Amino acid sequence: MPPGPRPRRNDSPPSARANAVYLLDQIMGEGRLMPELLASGALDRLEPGDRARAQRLATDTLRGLERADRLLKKHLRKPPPLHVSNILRLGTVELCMGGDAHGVVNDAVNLIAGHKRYGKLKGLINAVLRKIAADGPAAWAALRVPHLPKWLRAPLAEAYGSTAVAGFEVAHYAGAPLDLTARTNAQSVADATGGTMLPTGSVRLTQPGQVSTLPGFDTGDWWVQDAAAALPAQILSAQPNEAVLDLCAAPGGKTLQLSAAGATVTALDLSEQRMTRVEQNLMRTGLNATCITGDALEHQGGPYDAILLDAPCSATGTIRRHADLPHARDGAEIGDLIALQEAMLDHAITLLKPGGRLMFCTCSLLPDEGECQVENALARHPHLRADRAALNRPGIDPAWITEEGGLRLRPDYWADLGGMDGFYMALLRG
Ligand SMILES: C[S@@+](CC[C@H](N)C(=O)[O-])C[C@H]1O[C@@H](n2cnc3c(N)ncnc32)[C@H](O)[C@@H]1O
Repeated sequence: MPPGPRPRRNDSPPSARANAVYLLDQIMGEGRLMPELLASGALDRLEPGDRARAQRLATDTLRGLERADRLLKKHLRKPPPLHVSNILRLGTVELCMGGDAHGVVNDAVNLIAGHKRYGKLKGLINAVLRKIAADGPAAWAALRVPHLPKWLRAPLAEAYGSTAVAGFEVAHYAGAPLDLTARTNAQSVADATGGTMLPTGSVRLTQPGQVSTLPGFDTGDWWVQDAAAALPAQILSAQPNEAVLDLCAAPGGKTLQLSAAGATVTALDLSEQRMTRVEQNLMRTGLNATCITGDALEHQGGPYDAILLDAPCSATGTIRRHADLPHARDGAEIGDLIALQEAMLDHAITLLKPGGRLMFCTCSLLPDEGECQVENALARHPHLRADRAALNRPGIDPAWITEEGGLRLRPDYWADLGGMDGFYMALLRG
């Protein structure tokens, strides 16, 4: 039986709400990330519609968590156990976002009623959510936009200032539209899907619905990729028949771009499971790459004309789409990630042809995983230089170019267009 909440005593299958609470418990209690939970089959017992609903309910709750906790605090003498808190939080968010009070309160009570340990708290859940139903929705919008947790807010405020961080938080709360990268012609993808063209050439959909039913999915005309994430491969500008290594490739968005440009691509990733997704994506789009499952630090191929190193990182630039991340993590792993990025950069340099190009990028907002890495790499390898001219591309604001010659993208940029992921990238020439 796949993981997930146990069916209730009357054997009715677990509902979308029960599964949303299970996701919240795992994220906040066990530090697990939503993609990892989904990949391990956490929602597999649900029908596709309920699966999407459970995920949406958990995401809405995580985005609105601080607001929900503020409202709940008024009605609770002491913080309840996490599972009970999460039922209350989910109910509060649903009520404050226009949910039907009767259905939301009843279902929350049913969720706890069969629970061995906390079943006796059903009266509390009923009473608190009734009060929230009465005064929560009016109070909700007046509450501040939820702040990032301290482990992340403090270093970001130091790097960018608190006004900028407030802009990031607005973008995180708003969530992200769906961006597509076209295999060949972006305008025809925009026309077919009803999307709009972004200044950097990605196609943006604000009401996408189910991705696999969009025109051009089956024929592999495009793939999902945030506009910011599409820029490293654009800037690397792979040429037909060039030997290009994608060193941390999965799930493969950048591999597809490199292959679509006509390069001879080697795609490598440590994770076998994630590498399967690269292969599936290549198959769907009819593109090609030699796929290797292995450790980037041990790869000895090449030498390559160009290397794209999209290094593992804190992923703090993707919170618009991954509301679970700030709640599942506490920053403890960042020191190890910084050391790994540095080792990968140094190893990648040894695989380049003389005069070759290395694109280093991370989907992180932390300068330690971006600007500082490149500044230090330039100091360690005096023959390298950062290619600023390569950043002079349509849609890129020169103000986004950093002192050491990289490009800093932030979630508060393009606010009127729907934002972008936080990303850092620099093109280094050997
Ligand atoms: C940011 S993701 C890459 C995203 C990918 N470039 C894309 O555009 O779809 C980082 C990847 O690094 C991989 N990774 C982590 N450690 C690695 C290692 N030592 N060697 C190779 N890949 C590694 C992870 O499995 C993960 O897929």
